[in-house]
Amino acid sequence: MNIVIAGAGAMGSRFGIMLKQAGENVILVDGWQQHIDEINQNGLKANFNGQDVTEFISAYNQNDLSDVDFSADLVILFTKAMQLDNMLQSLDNMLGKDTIVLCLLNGIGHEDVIKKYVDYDNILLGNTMWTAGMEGPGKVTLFGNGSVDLQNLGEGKEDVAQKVADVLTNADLNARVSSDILTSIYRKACVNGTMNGLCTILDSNMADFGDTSVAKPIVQKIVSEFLAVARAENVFLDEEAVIEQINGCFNRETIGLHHPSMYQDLIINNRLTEIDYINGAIVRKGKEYGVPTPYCEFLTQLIHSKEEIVEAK
Ligand SMILES: NC(=O)C1=CN([C@@H]2O[C@H](COP(=O)(O)OP(=O)(O)OC[C@H]3O[C@@H](n4cnc5c(N)ncnc54)[C@H](OP(=O)(O)O)[C@@H]3O)[C@@H](O)[C@H]2O)C=CC1
Ligand SMILES: CC(C)(CO)C(=O)C(=O)O
Repeated sequence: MNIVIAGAGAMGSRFGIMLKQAGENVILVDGWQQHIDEINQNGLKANFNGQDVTEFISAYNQNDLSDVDFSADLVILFTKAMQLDNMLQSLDNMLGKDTIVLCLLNGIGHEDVIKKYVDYDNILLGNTMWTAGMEGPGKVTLFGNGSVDLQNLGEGKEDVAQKVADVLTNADLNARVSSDILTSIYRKACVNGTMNGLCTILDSNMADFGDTSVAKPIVQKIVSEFLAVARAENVFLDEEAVIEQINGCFNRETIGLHHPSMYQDLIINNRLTEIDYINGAIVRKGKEYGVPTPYCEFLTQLIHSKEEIVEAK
C-alpha cells in the first residue's frame, strides 16, 4: 500500500518505520527541514526496544510537495493538533478521490478540521496507545507496546476500515476496528487529560506520578469531569474501566517510564502544547453544557502559564 505519514515526528516515525519494515511503500511528510535532511541523508534512526535500527524512507517538506509523484492510498495524520489544518492544506495535491485519511492525533474534535479537506466517506478516525519520543533530528526512541482503534466515519465503509486495520496489524501495530470510536476517543482523552498535563507540570514520567499518594484522587476528579461532558454528548463510559486503562500507564514494565508527548513538547523542546485540544476542550464543552470542570480548567491554566514562563513557541 502507498502510505503517506503526514507529521513525521516521534509517532509518525514509529508508524513509518514499522510499516516500512512490514513491506509497505511509505513516504514521510513534515515541516522540520533539519529532520527531513537527516532522514534523507542518513536514514531514519531508532533505538527500537533497545536495538539500533535505521530505515531508509524518503522524507519531504510539506511546503514543497508540488513535484512529488506519489499516489497515496492511505494518509496517516500524526501532526500536533495545532499543525493539522496547515498539513491538510499542504497535502491537497496528494489527496485523490480514493485516498483514505486516518487521524491518530490525541485530543477531541479533529474531524471538524479534516472534513474541510477530505470526503467524509474517506475519513477514518482513531487513536493509539503506542508511544514514541524524538531524540533529535532523524532519531527516535521507541519502546513498549500499544494498539490502535479506528473507525470509518462514512456509512458502509467498514471494509475500508478493516483493510487499513489489517495493514497496521500486519506491521505489528495491533489495530482493531471499533464500532464506537467516540467512546474510544473520549477514553483516550481521559488518559491524556490526566497523564499529559500532570506529568508536565510535575516534571515526572507516568510511573513516578502514579506512585505518589495523590495520583489516584486527582485522576478520579479529572476523569469524572471528562465523563460528565461525554455524557452530555450521549457518549457513555465506564469510569472503572477508564481508570483501569490510566493505571496501565503507571506500569514501569510497559509504558510507565514514558514522558507524555506534552512533556516532550514543553519541558524538553520549549514548544506549545495540545492542552486546548484535551483538558481545554473539556472546559469549553463544559461551559456549553453547564457541566463544571474546575480541575480541567486549573490544569489548562497551569500549562498555559508554564508555556508563557518558558516562552514556548
Ligand atoms: N509521542 C507520543 O508518545 C504520543 C503522541 N501522540 C499524539 O500523536 C500526535 C503527534 O505527536 P508526536 O509524534 O509526539 O509529535 P512530535 O512533537 O514528535 O512531532 C510533531 C511535529 O512537531 C515538529 N517537531 C517536533 N519536534 C521538533 C523539534 N525538536 N524541532 C522542530 N520541530 C519539531 C515537527 O513538525 P514541524 O516542524 O512541521 O512543526 C513534527 O512533525 C500528537 O497529537 C500527539 O498527542 C499519541 C500517542 C503517543
Ligand atoms: C503515552 C500517552 C498515552 C500518555 O498520555 C500519550 O498519548 C502521549 O504521550 O501523548
